[in-house]
Amino acid sequence: MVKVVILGASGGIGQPLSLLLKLNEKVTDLALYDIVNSPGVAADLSHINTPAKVTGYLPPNDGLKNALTGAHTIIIPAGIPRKPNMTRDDLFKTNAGIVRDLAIGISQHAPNAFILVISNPVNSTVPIVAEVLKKHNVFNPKKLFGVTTLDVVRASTFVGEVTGHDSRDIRVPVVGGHSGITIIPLLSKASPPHSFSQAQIDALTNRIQYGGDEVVKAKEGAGSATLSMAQAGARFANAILNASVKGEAGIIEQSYVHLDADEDGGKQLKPKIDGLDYFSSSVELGINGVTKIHQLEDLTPHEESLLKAAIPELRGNINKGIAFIREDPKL
Ligand SMILES: NC(=O)C1=CN([C@@H]2O[C@H](COP(=O)(O)OP(=O)(O)OC[C@H]3O[C@@H](n4cnc5c(N)ncnc54)[C@H](O)[C@@H]3O)[C@@H](O)[C@H]2O)C=CC1
Ligand SMILES: O=C([O-])CC(=O)C(=O)O
Repeated sequence: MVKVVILGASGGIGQPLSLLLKLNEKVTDLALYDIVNSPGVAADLSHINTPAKVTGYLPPNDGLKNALTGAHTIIIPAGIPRKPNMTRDDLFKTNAGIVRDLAIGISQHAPNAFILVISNPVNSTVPIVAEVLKKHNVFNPKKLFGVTTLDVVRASTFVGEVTGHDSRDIRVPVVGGHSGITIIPLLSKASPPHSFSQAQIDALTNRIQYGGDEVVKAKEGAGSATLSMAQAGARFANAILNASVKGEAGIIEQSYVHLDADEDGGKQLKPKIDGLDYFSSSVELGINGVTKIHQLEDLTPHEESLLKAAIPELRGNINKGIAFIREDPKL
């Protein structure tokens, strides 16, 4: 049984993400949980003739417990999205509590599952989940991921527009975090390689860092990226399933993880990032989650300066998430 659970399944991301997971033939069971509408979304998707058995859950009658029990992979897009002129950090007030409560449920009912966090601010919500799991003595850093795949997807698209290459074949590592200046595209490591002018590097870096704002602005108050995020989330979930269910070797994606996920506890990477515990890096995936976090090697002076600018903001975001749980008297 490969049960995938989506928490926040009725939302702008949740619905198309659920559809894409229903189309993934590695999934045998798809459990959709939300505070509204999830039985309806589940009934609708259940008519699609693919193998996954779809069920919908609301909070009453142990809905969260029943959704989570037996989970192989849990994806969390629950929480409010940005409106124009908001930062992702502005979402903390509302989303931190939502993510905390879902993480408590996971600690109790699915402590061994892969956990993929989409809810913003990702730089803080991933530490929130980790701290809750630690309080319940079930934290496994190899299985907790902040989903930053949309930054990678955008980088491929925007670089393709500049170079004229087919964007499906373009890979650009994007590291750091998932907000503004914490998003660090490593254009010098683009594949296929391309020699960009400094003006192109500046423009591409800015567009990748603020791609989310482009969508928020265009939606004029109706939310942020949902369809592209669903595709990115489904791609990352598929990578996790290919590594863990099919046992495919050599799968590498970028994701925001705790450095303890690495074979050497991030000993080599940590000094480069001034001791941060969380960072989005290229991670190798195996049957049990992260097997290796790649180093940051041969950065250009421009990339070094992006990294330097990102570190203080990332540290603040991480500490805010950690403090939210450590100072919670109920936990
Ligand atoms: N990591 C990334 O790259 C991206 C992250 N996001 C983030 O994803 C989140 C969701 O965005 P949208 O789907 O557009 O928002 P939305 O408002 O359309 O959907 C959110 C869903 O969460 C549900 N929800 C609220 N509280 C819940 C709870 N306690 N338990 C279960 N479900 C709950 C709501 O009922 C709603 O259906 C936002 O925080 C947004 O900022 C959005 C785009 C990209
Ligand atoms: O911009 C937002 O608020 C949503 C998001 O994280 C993105 O699209 O990258």
